[in-house]
Amino acid sequence: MSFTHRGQRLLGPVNLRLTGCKRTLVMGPNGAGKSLLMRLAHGLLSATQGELHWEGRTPRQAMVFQRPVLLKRSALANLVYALAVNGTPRQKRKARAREALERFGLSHLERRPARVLSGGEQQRLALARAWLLDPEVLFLDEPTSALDPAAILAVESAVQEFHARGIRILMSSHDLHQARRLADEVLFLNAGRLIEHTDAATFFTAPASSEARAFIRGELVL
Ligand SMILES: Nc1ncnc2c1ncn2[C@@H]1O[C@H](COP(=O)(O)OP(=O)(O)OP(=O)(O)O)[C@@H](O)[C@H]1O
Repeated sequence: MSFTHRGQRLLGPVNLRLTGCKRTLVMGPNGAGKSLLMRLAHGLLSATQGELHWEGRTPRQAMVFQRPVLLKRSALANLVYALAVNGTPRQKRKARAREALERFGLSHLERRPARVLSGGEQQRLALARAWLLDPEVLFLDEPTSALDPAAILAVESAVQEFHARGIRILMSSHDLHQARRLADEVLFLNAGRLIEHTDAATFFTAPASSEARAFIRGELVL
Protein backbone atom coordinates (compact mmCIF):
# COMPACT_ATOMS: atom_id res chain seq x y z
CA MET A 1 0.00 0.00 0.00
CA SER A 2 0.94 3.61 -0.45
CA PHE A 3 -0.62 6.80 0.83
CA THR A 4 -0.15 9.96 -1.15
CA HIS A 5 -1.46 13.40 -0.26
CA ARG A 6 -1.35 16.37 -2.65
CA GLY A 7 1.18 14.60 -4.82
CA GLN A 8 3.48 13.76 -1.93
CA ARG A 9 3.96 10.14 -0.97
CA LEU A 10 3.70 10.01 2.82
CA LEU A 11 3.81 6.25 3.19
CA GLY A 12 4.96 3.35 1.13
CA PRO A 13 4.94 1.44 -0.89
CA VAL A 14 4.65 -0.87 2.11
CA ASN A 15 4.45 -4.54 1.26
CA LEU A 16 3.83 -6.50 4.37
CA ARG A 17 2.24 -9.69 5.60
CA LEU A 18 1.35 -10.01 9.26
CA THR A 19 0.62 -13.47 10.61
CA GLY A 20 -0.12 -15.15 13.91
CA CYS A 21 -1.52 -13.82 17.11
CA LYS A 22 1.50 -11.62 17.82
CA ARG A 23 2.22 -8.31 19.46
CA THR A 24 3.64 -6.21 16.66
CA LEU A 25 5.24 -2.91 17.65
CA VAL A 26 5.40 -0.20 15.00
CA MET A 27 8.44 1.94 15.67
CA GLY A 28 10.22 4.86 14.10
CA PRO A 29 10.90 8.57 14.57
CA ASN A 30 8.28 11.34 14.43
CA GLY A 31 6.59 11.58 11.07
CA ALA A 32 7.82 8.15 9.97
CA GLY A 33 4.29 7.08 9.04
CA LYS A 34 3.39 4.92 12.04
CA SER A 35 -0.06 6.44 12.54
CA LEU A 36 -0.74 6.36 8.82
CA LEU A 37 0.08 2.67 8.68
CA MET A 38 -2.16 1.94 11.67
CA ARG A 39 -5.04 3.96 10.20
CA LEU A 40 -4.71 2.27 6.83
CA ALA A 41 -4.65 -1.16 8.45
CA HIS A 42 -7.72 -0.38 10.56
CA GLY A 43 -9.57 1.06 7.57
CA LEU A 44 -9.84 4.65 8.82
CA LEU A 45 -7.94 5.73 5.71
CA SER A 46 -7.92 4.22 2.25
CA ALA A 47 -4.65 3.55 0.48
CA THR A 48 -4.12 5.69 -2.61
CA GLN A 49 -2.35 2.76 -4.25
CA GLY A 50 -2.54 -0.89 -3.32
CA GLU A 51 -4.84 -2.81 -1.07
CA LEU A 52 -5.23 -4.37 2.31
CA HIS A 53 -6.32 -8.01 2.43
CA TRP A 54 -7.55 -9.95 5.41
CA GLU A 55 -7.29 -13.70 5.15
CA GLY A 56 -10.88 -14.94 5.30
CA ARG A 57 -13.44 -12.50 6.65
CA THR A 58 -12.52 -9.08 8.00
CA PRO A 59 -11.95 -9.49 11.75
CA ARG A 60 -13.65 -7.51 14.52
CA GLN A 61 -11.36 -4.61 15.33
CA ALA A 62 -10.94 -1.82 17.85
CA MET A 63 -8.50 1.07 18.03
CA VAL A 64 -7.11 3.01 20.97
CA PHE A 65 -5.61 6.42 20.22
CA GLN A 66 -3.00 8.60 21.90
CA ARG A 67 -5.79 10.93 23.00
CA PRO A 68 -8.97 8.99 23.64
CA VAL A 69 -12.05 10.17 21.78
CA LEU A 70 -14.72 10.20 24.51
CA LEU A 71 -18.28 11.44 24.48
CA LYS A 72 -19.46 14.30 26.67
CA ARG A 73 -21.21 12.01 29.13
CA SER A 74 -20.32 9.80 32.07
CA ALA A 75 -17.73 7.03 31.98
CA LEU A 76 -20.51 4.45 32.27
CA ALA A 77 -22.60 6.11 29.55
CA ASN A 78 -19.61 6.07 27.18
CA LEU A 79 -19.42 2.30 27.50
CA VAL A 80 -23.19 1.82 27.31
CA TYR A 81 -23.20 3.86 24.10
CA ALA A 82 -20.45 1.72 22.56
CA LEU A 83 -22.48 -1.39 23.37
CA ALA A 84 -25.60 0.15 21.82
CA VAL A 85 -23.71 0.90 18.60
CA ASN A 86 -22.38 -2.63 18.70
CA GLY A 87 -25.90 -4.07 18.82
CA THR A 88 -25.85 -5.39 22.39
CA PRO A 89 -29.43 -5.78 23.69
CA ARG A 90 -30.47 -2.84 25.88
CA GLN A 91 -31.08 -4.89 29.04
CA LYS A 92 -27.50 -6.28 28.97
CA ARG A 93 -25.64 -3.03 28.35
CA LYS A 94 -25.29 -1.57 31.85
CA ALA A 95 -24.18 -4.81 33.47
CA ARG A 96 -21.58 -5.44 30.78
CA ALA A 97 -20.35 -1.86 30.95
CA ARG A 98 -19.98 -2.13 34.73
CA GLU A 99 -18.03 -5.38 34.36
CA ALA A 100 -15.61 -3.61 32.04
CA LEU A 101 -15.29 -0.63 34.41
CA GLU A 102 -14.41 -3.03 37.19
CA ARG A 103 -11.88 -4.91 35.09
CA PHE A 104 -10.06 -1.66 34.32
CA GLY A 105 -10.26 -0.31 37.88
CA LEU A 106 -12.76 2.43 37.07
CA SER A 107 -15.88 1.38 39.00
CA HIS A 108 -15.60 4.28 41.42
CA LEU A 109 -15.63 6.72 38.51
CA GLU A 110 -18.66 5.44 36.64
CA ARG A 111 -20.71 8.62 37.09
CA ARG A 112 -17.89 11.04 36.40
CA PRO A 113 -17.96 12.89 33.07
CA ALA A 114 -15.50 11.02 30.87
CA ARG A 115 -13.84 14.19 29.65
CA VAL A 116 -12.78 15.29 33.14
CA LEU A 117 -11.04 12.01 33.91
CA SER A 118 -7.26 12.13 34.11
CA GLY A 119 -5.25 11.12 31.05
CA GLY A 120 -4.53 7.69 32.53
CA GLU A 121 -8.17 7.14 33.51
CA GLN A 122 -9.36 8.19 30.07
CA GLN A 123 -6.97 5.75 28.45
CA ARG A 124 -8.21 2.95 30.73
CA LEU A 125 -11.76 3.87 29.75
CA ALA A 126 -10.78 3.66 26.08
CA LEU A 127 -9.29 0.23 26.76
CA ALA A 128 -12.45 -0.85 28.59
CA ARG A 129 -14.47 0.25 25.55
CA ALA A 130 -12.17 -1.69 23.24
CA TRP A 131 -12.53 -4.74 25.53
CA LEU A 132 -16.32 -4.56 25.27
CA LEU A 133 -16.14 -4.58 21.49
CA ASP A 134 -14.59 -8.06 21.74
CA PRO A 135 -12.03 -7.40 19.02
CA GLU A 136 -9.97 -10.02 17.24
CA VAL A 137 -7.43 -7.34 16.31
CA LEU A 138 -6.57 -4.39 18.54
CA PHE A 139 -4.77 -1.32 17.18
CA LEU A 140 -3.10 1.01 19.68
CA ASP A 141 -1.61 4.22 18.31
CA GLU A 142 0.94 5.56 20.80
CA PRO A 143 -1.44 4.86 23.67
CA THR A 144 1.04 5.76 26.42
CA SER A 145 2.92 8.74 25.06
CA ALA A 146 1.10 11.24 27.31
CA LEU A 147 1.01 9.10 30.46
CA ASP A 148 3.00 8.78 33.69
CA PRO A 149 4.74 5.50 34.65
CA ALA A 150 1.82 4.10 36.71
CA ALA A 151 -0.64 4.78 33.90
CA ILE A 152 1.79 3.31 31.36
CA LEU A 153 1.99 0.16 33.46
CA ALA A 154 -1.83 -0.10 33.50
CA VAL A 155 -1.98 0.20 29.70
CA GLU A 156 0.82 -2.34 29.21
CA SER A 157 -0.90 -4.80 31.57
CA ALA A 158 -4.10 -4.38 29.58
CA VAL A 159 -2.21 -5.04 26.34
CA GLN A 160 -0.83 -8.24 27.86
CA GLU A 161 -4.34 -9.26 28.91
CA PHE A 162 -5.71 -8.66 25.43
CA HIS A 163 -2.84 -10.72 24.05
CA ALA A 164 -3.45 -13.53 26.56
CA ARG A 165 -7.04 -13.57 25.39
CA GLY A 166 -5.86 -14.32 21.86
CA ILE A 167 -6.24 -10.84 20.42
CA ARG A 168 -3.80 -9.75 17.74
CA ILE A 169 -1.99 -6.56 18.70
CA LEU A 170 -0.63 -3.84 16.43
CA MET A 171 0.75 -0.97 18.49
CA SER A 172 2.86 2.05 17.66
CA SER A 173 5.33 3.46 20.14
CA HIS A 174 8.42 5.65 20.35
CA ASP A 175 9.52 3.99 23.52
CA LEU A 176 12.26 1.41 23.06
CA HIS A 177 11.90 0.12 26.62
CA GLN A 178 8.21 -0.42 26.08
CA ALA A 179 8.87 -2.21 22.80
CA ARG A 180 11.37 -4.50 24.52
CA ARG A 181 8.77 -5.31 27.17
CA LEU A 182 5.91 -5.99 24.76
CA ALA A 183 7.00 -6.84 21.26
CA ASP A 184 7.06 -10.21 19.55
CA GLU A 185 8.05 -8.47 16.33
CA VAL A 186 8.88 -4.96 15.19
CA LEU A 187 7.99 -2.94 12.13
CA PHE A 188 10.51 -0.12 11.81
CA LEU A 189 9.50 2.81 9.64
CA ASN A 190 11.48 5.81 8.57
CA ALA A 191 10.37 8.64 6.29
CA GLY A 192 7.34 6.67 5.11
CA ARG A 193 9.31 3.55 4.24
CA LEU A 194 9.20 0.18 5.95
CA ILE A 195 12.86 -0.40 6.79
CA GLU A 196 12.61 -3.56 8.88
CA HIS A 197 10.08 -6.22 9.73
CA THR A 198 11.75 -8.58 12.12
CA ASP A 199 11.28 -10.53 15.32
CA ALA A 200 11.90 -8.44 18.42
CA ALA A 201 15.02 -10.27 19.63
CA THR A 202 16.76 -9.73 16.29
CA PHE A 203 15.61 -6.13 16.01
CA PHE A 204 17.08 -5.17 19.37
CA THR A 205 20.31 -7.14 19.14
CA ALA A 206 21.15 -7.12 15.45
CA PRO A 207 19.06 -4.68 13.43
CA ALA A 208 19.81 -4.93 9.74
CA SER A 209 19.62 -1.25 8.81
CA SER A 210 21.81 1.69 9.80
CA GLU A 211 18.60 3.68 10.51
CA ALA A 212 17.36 1.15 13.06
CA ARG A 213 20.82 0.88 14.63
CA ALA A 214 20.91 4.64 15.07
CA PHE A 215 17.35 4.67 16.44
CA ILE A 216 18.19 2.01 19.01
CA ARG A 217 21.34 3.89 20.05
CA GLY A 218 19.11 6.91 20.64
CA GLU A 219 20.66 8.95 17.88
CA LEU A 220 18.63 11.29 15.73
CA VAL A 221 17.43 9.54 12.63
CA LEU A 222 17.06 11.98 9.75
N1 LIG B 1 -4.46 12.57 6.66
C1 LIG B 1 -3.28 13.13 6.34
N2 LIG B 1 -3.19 14.03 5.33
C2 LIG B 1 -2.00 14.60 5.03
N3 LIG B 1 -0.85 14.34 5.65
C3 LIG B 1 -0.86 13.46 6.64
C4 LIG B 1 -2.08 12.81 7.05
N4 LIG B 1 -1.77 12.00 8.09
C5 LIG B 1 -0.45 12.13 8.31
N5 LIG B 1 0.12 13.01 7.44
C6 LIG B 1 1.57 13.33 7.34
O1 LIG B 1 2.22 12.09 7.08
C7 LIG B 1 3.47 12.00 7.77
C8 LIG B 1 3.47 10.76 8.66
O2 LIG B 1 2.56 10.99 9.74
P1 LIG B 1 2.25 9.95 10.89
O3 LIG B 1 1.26 10.59 11.80
O4 LIG B 1 1.91 8.64 10.31
O5 LIG B 1 3.66 9.84 11.61
P2 LIG B 1 4.07 9.07 12.92
O6 LIG B 1 5.18 8.15 12.56
O7 LIG B 1 2.88 8.47 13.56
O8 LIG B 1 4.66 10.26 13.78
P3 LIG B 1 4.56 10.65 15.33
O9 LIG B 1 5.51 9.73 16.01
O10 LIG B 1 5.03 12.06 15.34
O11 LIG B 1 3.13 10.49 15.74
C9 LIG B 1 3.60 13.31 8.54
O12 LIG B 1 4.44 14.14 7.77
C10 LIG B 1 2.17 13.86 8.60
O13 LIG B 1 2.16 15.26 8.62
